[in-house]
Amino acid sequence: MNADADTDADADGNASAVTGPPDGMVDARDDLTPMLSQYFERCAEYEDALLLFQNGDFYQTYCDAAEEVARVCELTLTQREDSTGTYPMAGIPVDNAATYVERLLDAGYRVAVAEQVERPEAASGLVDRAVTQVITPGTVVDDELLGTGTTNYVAAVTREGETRGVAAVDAATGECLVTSVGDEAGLYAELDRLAPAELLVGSDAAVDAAALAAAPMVTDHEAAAMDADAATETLSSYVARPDAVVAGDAERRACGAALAYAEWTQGDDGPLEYVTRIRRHDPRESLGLDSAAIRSLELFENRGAGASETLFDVLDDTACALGRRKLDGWLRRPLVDRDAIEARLDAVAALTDDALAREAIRDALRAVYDLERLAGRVSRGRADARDLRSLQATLDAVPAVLDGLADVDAESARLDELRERIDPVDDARDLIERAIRPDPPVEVTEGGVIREGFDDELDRLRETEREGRAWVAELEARERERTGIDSLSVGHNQVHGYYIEVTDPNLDRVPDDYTRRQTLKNAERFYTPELKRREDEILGAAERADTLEYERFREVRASVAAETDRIQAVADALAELDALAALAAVAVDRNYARPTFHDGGIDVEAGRHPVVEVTQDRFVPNDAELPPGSVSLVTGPNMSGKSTYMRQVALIAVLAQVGSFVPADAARLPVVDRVFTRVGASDDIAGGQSTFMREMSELTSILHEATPDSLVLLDEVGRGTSTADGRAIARATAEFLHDEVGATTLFATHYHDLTGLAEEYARVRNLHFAAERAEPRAAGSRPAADGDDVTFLHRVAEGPASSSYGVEVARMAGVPAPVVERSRALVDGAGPETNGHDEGVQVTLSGVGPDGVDRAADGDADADDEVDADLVAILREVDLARTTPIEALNLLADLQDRVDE
Ligand SMILES: Nc1ncnc2c1ncn2[C@@H]1O[C@H](COP(=O)(O)OP(=O)(O)OP(=O)(O)O)[C@@H](O)[C@H]1O
Repeated sequence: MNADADTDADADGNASAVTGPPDGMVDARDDLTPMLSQYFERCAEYEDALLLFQNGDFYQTYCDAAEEVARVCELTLTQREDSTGTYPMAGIPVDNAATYVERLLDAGYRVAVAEQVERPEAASGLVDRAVTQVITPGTVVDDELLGTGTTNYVAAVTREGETRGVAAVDAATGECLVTSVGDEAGLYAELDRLAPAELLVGSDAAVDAAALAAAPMVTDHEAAAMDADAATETLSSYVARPDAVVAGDAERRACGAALAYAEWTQGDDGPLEYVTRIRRHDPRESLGLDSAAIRSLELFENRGAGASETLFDVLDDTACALGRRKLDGWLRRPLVDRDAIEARLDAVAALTDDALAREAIRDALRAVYDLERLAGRVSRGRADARDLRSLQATLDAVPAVLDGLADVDAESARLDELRERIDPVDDARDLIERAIRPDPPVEVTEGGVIREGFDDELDRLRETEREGRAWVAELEARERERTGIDSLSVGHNQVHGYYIEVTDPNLDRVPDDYTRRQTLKNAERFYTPELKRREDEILGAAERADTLEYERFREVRASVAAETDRIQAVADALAELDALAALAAVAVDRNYARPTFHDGGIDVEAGRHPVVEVTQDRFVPNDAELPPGSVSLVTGPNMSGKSTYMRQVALIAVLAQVGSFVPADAARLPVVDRVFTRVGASDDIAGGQSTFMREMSELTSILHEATPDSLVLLDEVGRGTSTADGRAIARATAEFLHDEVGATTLFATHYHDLTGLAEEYARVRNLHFAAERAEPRAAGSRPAADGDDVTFLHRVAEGPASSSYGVEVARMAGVPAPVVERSRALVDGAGPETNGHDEGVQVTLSGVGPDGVDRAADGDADADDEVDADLVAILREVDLARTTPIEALNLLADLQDRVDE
């Protein structure tokens, strides 16, 4: 494997200093102490990873790696001396390793963990250490390093001709997905949906920088690792006939590579038993959401301030991590099959109607742990006793879930099917219950794990141990009586074991059977043959019991692991039920309505934006009636609600195809094949020319790929270039969408003349948002800079916005009347390149100012002229196309200040 983590390399591109065999030890390599020599060897075996080398309670690193670890983890750098020299050393505490590992991953490293694989007592000489796990961003399995209810994929991309194979593995749960796409755009969309934490790219995959940016870590894979034969071999250990699962070489190679990489990170013990199913899916079987749409609709990430304000956040009322992960997957891949959508909607409806059953189910689900990850750990042999108990607690919750399901009255084939699939896996559950103590320790090798009554031999050993200890506990009293020494005491320490302690003044009364063990300052310690015998018995029994317990524990874990398939199936069913119940709960809480599907256009009654309505005090619902293939031009001032409206239509479509109810009084919808967006250039002004380029390439993909079944949102297309060009591009785009593409389109624009298209094209319509002035301002008050006294109704209406709405808003915001009037005159007649002086229409700022003072009466005409010239100059400088509402209002306030002065 050939790592190319960007951050691996330091400033001079030297990646090997921190990973791989330490430079600082190379010269001394033959003379190193055995332990450092072992460190050196393990580093050499895992060249791409930063090696953590267990030494008792610490994972040690040396040389450059130590310096890097100390820096990244903010740990103290110490030194290790050896006959060959002094080496920098930094140690990470084993007990608390996760937080440090997380920092190293964030810094772009893979981390190889070399653990002691023998007990120091058992080792003859140096303890052997082996790499048990390589932790990479895409293959993390440790709960502490993973978010709750998330998926964490490593994805592999290959290419055969135009076909790109994409495979993804979640190493924690064993989920494995594979697909292929026909072009670069399809690849981006797929990677956007997967949002992999790590991407493996074959040398032939020809993936460009944009796709690479989709993953935090990119790993260049050697060609051999992505070879078709190697892949077939890897796949053969998972499925009997790989060809039945994957289609074509691109998929085969991607899938093989992703699995092989996941195996490598899990210590290379061969196939991952908990990858029980490779799921092939066809991107065309789900609603296409490209990266621009996922981002601009803010499905998972909010681009603005409130990071939590996303659609997922609104929907995520799941009771357990399983449901959360399922819902996340559903939102990334809404359905396009009407029957499948209706099946989900039926289930959600049934759960919506029956509050009691729904809440009973949700209550039961709250006790459910992350069964998918637990099953993964059990199967990898990494589960501890507490994990088994969590698994049992989860299975314990199953009967209550089933009871709740049985109570649901309404008909739903999907719920019936879930009832069938949810299996309490009684045998595994009972086994854990019988075998594992209720509150076991984290360590599984030191006893206290297996319940009494589970194993006769173990019980006998524990009994011997107990009896021995009881005998010792009573020894003190017995010996005091026998010897008559009241201060005699019995104790125990690690070095000498049990002893009887007698202070010096009483030594003459010590019986003959006492043998001296240790001399202290004022006392002597003894043992008796019986104490020695008992001690050996206790220790022997305890040690054998611990070993036996560990053996039994492993057997129990292995028996549970044998049920991985069944446990995963229950996990999947519980996940689905939780996601459905969450959708039902949200539908009830937020007053959503069940959408219906038909072959016509989009018809929403009183729709709301699911996220904005939550964050807004009062949200104004709006209808949307969009006939198939219609192009609706949406006009209105800035901040009037155009973007919110367009997004809300798209979100309603997406929600409906997820199988969710929708924020509206009613919605009749077509099944949409793709949602395209070109939204939000105005927020991206800083990008300048490159923003325009991006805008145009997004537009290109829309115009090429949209179909009559697509929903297209365009916001301010053409804004990033000159007015004339922008207007031309906007117009041509609208015409093309209408004539050639036939997709249902919402097109927000500030180019007012575009509204004239409605007269020329049958399916072009105009919608607008109006603004109104709030209460009349008290005479003398200044306009609020944030536009408080301009009220937006946020209500959509038929027809184009008034052509001079910008001037209207300016008036409402308190722009001096002469400027407003001059603006109006310009809109009505003169071209934009003229100004007041050329036209002979004098912009006089004389007259009654906003503060009601009649300035003309001052007779200070010269000063007024000067101000006029200044203001005109300032106004001419302003590029309205690139001015945000707040900037405009600030400018106005500034202008007004000048006038006042
Ligand atoms: N229907 C509504 N009900 C209540 N508030 C709304 C509604 N629609 C939008 N808003 C509020 O108005 C603000 C501006 O809306 P939006 O961004 O959609 O305007 P816009 O016309 O697209 O503006 P711009 O042209 O600057 O992009 C939103 O942030 C939201 O808070």
